[in-house]
Amino acid sequence: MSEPLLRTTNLVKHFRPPRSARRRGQEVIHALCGVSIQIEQGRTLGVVGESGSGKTTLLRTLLGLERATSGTVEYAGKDVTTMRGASGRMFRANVSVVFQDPYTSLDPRMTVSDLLSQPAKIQRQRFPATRVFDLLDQVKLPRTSASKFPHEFSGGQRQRIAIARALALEPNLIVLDEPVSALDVSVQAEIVALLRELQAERDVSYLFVAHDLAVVADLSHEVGVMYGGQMVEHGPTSQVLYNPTHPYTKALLAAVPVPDPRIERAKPPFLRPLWPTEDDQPKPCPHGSLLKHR
Ligand SMILES: Nc1ncnc2c1ncn2[C@@H]1O[C@H](COP(=O)(O)OP(=O)(O)OP(=O)(O)O)[C@@H](O)[C@H]1O
Repeated sequence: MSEPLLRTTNLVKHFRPPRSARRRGQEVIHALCGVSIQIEQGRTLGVVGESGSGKTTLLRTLLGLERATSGTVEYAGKDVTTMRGASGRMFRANVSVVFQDPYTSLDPRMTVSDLLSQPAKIQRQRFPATRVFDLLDQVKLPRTSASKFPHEFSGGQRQRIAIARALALEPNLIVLDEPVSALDVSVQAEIVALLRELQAERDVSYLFVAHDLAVVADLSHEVGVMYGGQMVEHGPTSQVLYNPTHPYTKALLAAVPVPDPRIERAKPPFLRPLWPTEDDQPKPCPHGSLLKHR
């Protein structure tokens, strides 16, 4: 089998808790407890989980914005865990990110043209002026957008600008951190459709993180479900949706209005214990801060 584009192996991230929590005896926050994922070229892995389950920490750690406590990140078969050296540079040039909030992720003082050429400047790569128009065409924004500022666009249009910027260096992988959560439902569908089209045209891979299982499932070939810093379920999207094995996944599905009779609707978590048997409980990270608070 060919090498996956991205692979994390047993990624662990611990944080030091705030002083008030340390006084109560909590010595460490187990934000990631041995998370292993892999993404193939041209495929989408969706990661879902409730707030605090570790999704953002997973992204930040694999992007090198947080230093992993242990575990590895490999890109195209090369260890990029520390982001140093030629492998780290290759990773940064080939992976881009789209953040959740299109209102804060684009510098309001820059024109669209400047925003789209910024990644090439940072990476000291050539960026012909016509490339701005190519990028605007790809995300279906008019070419007249080039000289405008972010405040002149709607939320959905701003997210198109953010996607155009993410495409600027022709990355192999785009990390999407809740890219549609701040948008209206109809606009969400348009952005998801655009992402799907771009993937079909460009064979780009996505790591798509969100708390909304329905949105993630729509775009993802595989889905991972995070809970308490662990990937408690992982598999092809149809398997996770139609044959969930973990009680937490069932609880997530119960909260999603999916009009499909094949999905067995689990009772909401407040009507029954989330972890019915000992075997269902997360093992390697039993003292994860979140589990304590439930
Ligand atoms: N810099 C930090 N310092 C201390 N604790 C942190 C830090 N970043 C995250 N945490 C903790 O790690 C755990 C996982 O947080 P994380 O932000 O990754 O979850 P999430 O699933 O992305 O949540 P959300 O959907 O709300 O963004 C939480 O308990 C959080 O409080």
